Amino acid sequence: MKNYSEDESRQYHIQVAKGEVGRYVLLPGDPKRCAKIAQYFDDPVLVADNREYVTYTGTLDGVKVSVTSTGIGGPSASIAMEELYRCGADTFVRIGTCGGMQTEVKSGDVVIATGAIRMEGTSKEYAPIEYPAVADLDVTNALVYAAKEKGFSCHTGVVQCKDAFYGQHEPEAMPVGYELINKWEAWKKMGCLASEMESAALFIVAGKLRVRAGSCFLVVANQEREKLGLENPVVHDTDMAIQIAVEAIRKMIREDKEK
Ligand SMILES: O=P(O)(O)O[C@H]1O[C@H](CO)[C@@H](O)[C@H]1O
Ligand SMILES: O=c1cc[nH]c(=O)[nH]1
Repeated sequence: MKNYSEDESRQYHIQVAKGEVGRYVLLPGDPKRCAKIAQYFDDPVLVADNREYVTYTGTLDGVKVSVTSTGIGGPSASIAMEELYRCGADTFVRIGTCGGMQTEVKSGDVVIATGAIRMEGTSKEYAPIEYPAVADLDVTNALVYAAKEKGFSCHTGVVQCKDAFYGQHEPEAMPVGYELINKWEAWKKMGCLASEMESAALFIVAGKLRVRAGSCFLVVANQEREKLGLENPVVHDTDMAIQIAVEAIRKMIREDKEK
């Protein structure tokens, strides 16, 4: 494909050149989370800052690692992954936020995704809907191991992805609320843990590129607990999820060296 970037050595959207990122990349949605995550690297350097895409590269245990923000939703997340892959990345860990769906998934908890419901548009432009959005086993096992190592309890299971944040939070206000509400109830009955916006697209794009991707999230709040009048504070501190993801990368670095 023709590169639309003014500087053709750089990817059009992320403005990163080949070799400027490590094979291991952390993927927060929020660009402002990047500097926080890069603090865990040795010698972090700001590589690029374009649109919603901020990238830092540093090292962990002497190995090059990076963090790039994806922005909100499947379209921008898929672009980040495609362009990072072209720069040399092949292992991705999303560090996101989510809303709890089961009553035991509370504000401040961490969720690790084993798979994602594809109620978004981007992944449908990659693979037929019958194809499941599944997290990579190496990445998921590393995340679960890291949470245990750190002594942080976490929930592991399926998350739901959608394109409309307000369709999740105010479905009754939408003309298609009848569909949103009925599907939400079905996802809950199936045991879906939480709702967020990027993992389905990332898992499907990773499948197409044959690379590894997994996700972990801070639970910001839980609208189901709110409905039942249960305690439901809003929590913003993503540090626990960041620590888990960084430790997971260290584990994969060790394992990959042994391969
Ligand atoms: O905090 P991030 O990583 O952006 O993740 C979640 O927050 C955003 C919505 O508020 C969506 O991107 C959703 O997936
Ligand atoms: O409820 C929430 C919280 C974060 N992100 C979402 O997509 N939904």
